[in-house]
Amino acid sequence: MRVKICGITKPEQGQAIAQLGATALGFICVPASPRYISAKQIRDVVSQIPRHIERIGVFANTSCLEICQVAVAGDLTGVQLHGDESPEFCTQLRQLLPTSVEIIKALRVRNSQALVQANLYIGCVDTLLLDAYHPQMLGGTGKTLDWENLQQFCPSCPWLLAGGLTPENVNDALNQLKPNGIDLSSGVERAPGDKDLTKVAHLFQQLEARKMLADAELNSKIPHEFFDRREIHLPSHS
Ligand SMILES: O=C(O)c1ccccc1N[C@@H]1O[C@H](COP(=O)(O)O)[C@@H](O)[C@H]1O
Repeated sequence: MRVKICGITKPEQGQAIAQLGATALGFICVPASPRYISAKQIRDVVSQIPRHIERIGVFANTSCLEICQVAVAGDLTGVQLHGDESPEFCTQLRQLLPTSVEIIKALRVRNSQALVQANLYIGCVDTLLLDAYHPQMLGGTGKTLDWENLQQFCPSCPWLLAGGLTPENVNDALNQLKPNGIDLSSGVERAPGDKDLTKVAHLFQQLEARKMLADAELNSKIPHEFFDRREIHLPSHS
């Protein structure tokens, strides 16, 4: 599963979080955010992390040109559109960005209409992301979604779950939903833009324990299923 830790501003924290197990680091390129980071600062973080770690820039309601410039200058592998970008905007951006750069469209879920809207983006973006709606803030709100009401959400493209995830509630979320990845920001912070490495380590412990449990369950099933199959394939004596 993809695990994106978002709102990285410090090279040493980016490096430590990559070592702890993040598959992606997120950088907030929205000037109004307390987690804002410039393309030059993103480069400073990126230079300290292994190349296989994804580097996602988060944008909101800005121009295609601005996104492309930061993507190149920041050496990004993906861009996350967290504002009110239309499917047409995403299509235009797709034509301008290299195909290797992933486009993630974040939907701030206010009601069930937002989930219907998700269909409009299929084919225009690579991945969808669900975040909680907040009347004043675009993201990094720490607000969780109503996971129970999302159980029917099954888009025909990969999707990431965001919104108020923490080391304490991540198991609960993943017991109810099966996203292709998760995205955490304020739930693993001391203050906006200042990640708490103890909380990040706790998150990966939770995910590791979860994986071990799933593997153990799988292993306990194999002998039984294997035995069943052998029985089915026994030659007939008639
Ligand atoms: O984090 C921000 O400041 C931010 C600003 C503008 C757009 C998006 C932003 N963050 C994104 O919000 C979600 C969820 O954050 P949280 O875990 O609830 O704190 C995440 O995808 C961030 O990339």
